[in-house]
Amino acid sequence: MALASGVRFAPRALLRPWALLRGTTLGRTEPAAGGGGDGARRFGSQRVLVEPDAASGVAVMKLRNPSNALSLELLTELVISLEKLENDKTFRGIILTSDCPRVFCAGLDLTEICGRNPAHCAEYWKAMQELWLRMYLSSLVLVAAINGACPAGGCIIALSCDCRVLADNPKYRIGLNETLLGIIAPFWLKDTYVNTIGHRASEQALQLGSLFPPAEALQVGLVDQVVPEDQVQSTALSEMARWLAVPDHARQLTKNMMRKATADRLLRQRDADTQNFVSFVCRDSIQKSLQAYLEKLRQRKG
Ligand SMILES: CCCCCCCC/C=C\C/C=C/C(=O)SCCNC(=O)CCNC(=O)[C@H](O)C(C)(C)COP(=O)(O)OP(=O)(O)OC[C@H]1O[C@@H](n2cnc3c(N)ncnc32)[C@H](O)[C@@H]1OP(=O)(O)O
Repeated sequence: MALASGVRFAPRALLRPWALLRGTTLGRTEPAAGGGGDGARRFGSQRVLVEPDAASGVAVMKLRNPSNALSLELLTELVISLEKLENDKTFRGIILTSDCPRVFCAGLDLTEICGRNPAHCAEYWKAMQELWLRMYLSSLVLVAAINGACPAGGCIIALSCDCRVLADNPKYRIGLNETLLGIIAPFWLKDTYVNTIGHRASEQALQLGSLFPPAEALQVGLVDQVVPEDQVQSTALSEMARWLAVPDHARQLTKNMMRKATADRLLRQRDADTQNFVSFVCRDSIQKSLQAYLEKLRQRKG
């Protein structure tokens, strides 16, 4: 499997991705609902459903994990689906959206870093880096159709796309709220924020752990469009058409020119970033607060 980073990254899950997917449908194709014609074959895995439309060259990728928390399995399946579409010259764009009601993506799956050993935390963080690198540098146009809450790691996923369309629902807030959980966004995430909304706005939002409701997210430039919930998909498709109207080679080289320095910074310090993450999250104090936070989330549900 070709990796965005070259040779250094080899988490067990990605060296043996199919082992994680035993019993799932990844790699199998089936007719899309209401489809059946050319390009209407969908494929997917337990946690990622891909609905490709060969005629338009656009695939819709739907996340379908509980709350779309970014478990190691979900990260792995996302990378595999992305790679599959990248390698198929039929496709020029992906619309990323959620199949879970009210949640686009709940961010890092905290159960992957709470009560786990350092080796697991390292493997998990490398998978997170890998997904970000692949999405941020993807040659395809990525449009996020954000149809639910989008905190922290969910916002990372959205920020790594080229364009963001958010449903106009005050409950669907988006932002990097890490500080409020007592954790710190890594430098590459901070860089992505700065690239999107500028330095001063990022400084404020990161320190305050701001989660922006739709109108404010639009105002600060975190999303490109806010539309009624039932128009998120159609607006994402219109945005996609606008981006695909540009010749691929020119758009791709321009994207690379704009993003490469940010990605290279992580590539140069990937191991150190992993070590920082592991030593930080494995601290007793951080483990205790993660445990308390997870407990609160579970109780809130009941
Ligand atoms: C010096 C250098 C140090 C470097 C350190 C780097 C640290 C890393 C820094 C940044 C990267 C990113 C970090 C993150 O992403 S942290 C995660 C942040 N996410 C959240 O805080 C969201 C938490 N969830 C919610 O607020 C809500 O669940 C919701 C708004 C997303 C959805 O609400 P609702 O539909 O009401 O769902 P429930 O609350 O009922 O949840 C359902 C179910 O899912 C569980 N769950 C939710 N979120 C998570 C999660 N992020 N991880 C694990 N599990 C989650 C929840 O507990 C319920 O579970 P169940 O009871 O078992 O069904």
